[in-house]
Amino acid sequence: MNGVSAEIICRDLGFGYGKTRVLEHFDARFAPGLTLVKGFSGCGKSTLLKLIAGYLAPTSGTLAIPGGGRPDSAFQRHSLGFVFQQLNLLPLASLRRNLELVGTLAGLSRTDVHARTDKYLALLGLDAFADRLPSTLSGGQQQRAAIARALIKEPTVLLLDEPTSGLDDLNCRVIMKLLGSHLPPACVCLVATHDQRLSDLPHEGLDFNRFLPVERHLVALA
Ligand SMILES: Nc1ncnc2c1ncn2[C@@H]1O[C@H](COP(=O)(O)OP(=O)(O)OP(=O)(O)O)[C@@H](O)[C@H]1O
Repeated sequence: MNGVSAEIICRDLGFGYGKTRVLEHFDARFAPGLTLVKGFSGCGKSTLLKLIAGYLAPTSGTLAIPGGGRPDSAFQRHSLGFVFQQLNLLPLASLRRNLELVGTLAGLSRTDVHARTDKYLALLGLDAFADRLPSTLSGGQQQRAAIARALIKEPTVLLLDEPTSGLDDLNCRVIMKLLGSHLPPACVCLVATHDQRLSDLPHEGLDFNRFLPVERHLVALA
């Protein structure tokens, strides 16, 4: 068989911030579809997403993205959608411009940029806010905007860090509908979350506590 894997494959992965070891001998495969990455605060969920994105480099082991390569800058530009907890919307650009810039940097044609901008703003209920600056939007609207922006590339890997934290049920349901029914084809989507509401979606689960109980002392404090 000569097939190219559509999965993210982590083999014997190790990573630490100085003396804080976050991953040791971590093995996992993430297939197309939705995986919820759950675990205690501080157990390493965000770190795992950043390793998969290629924003951090493992200290040992290997990590392959769909297609078999390493997460390099071409992957980040063309095939990765990442929504950080801080969202990172460009403050001086309208919502529409935020999406268009990412689409243009990803090398999409002007026609695709415009069509997808309209499509994902509509899917996330943001058409009416397209010409507003991020700072004029509510927290939920900004969270939905960051997800729309990540989707404009129709990425093969979509990484969302706590996308529904602090959101009311209505905002949460809009994001759940997107994750449940509108992921791009063959997209591997990992969502780091504490939000039990997302468990209603069909998903694979990764219980990260098994791998790194770094903050287990919090249980004793609680
Ligand atoms: N830049 C950094 N420098 C040093 N240590 C860090 C850094 N970022 C994270 N850590 C530590 O690495 C561990 C894992 O952090 P990480 O943010 O990945 O956890 P998390 O599971 O995403 O937490 P949360 O659910 O609270 O967002 C924690 O102990 C954290 O203190």
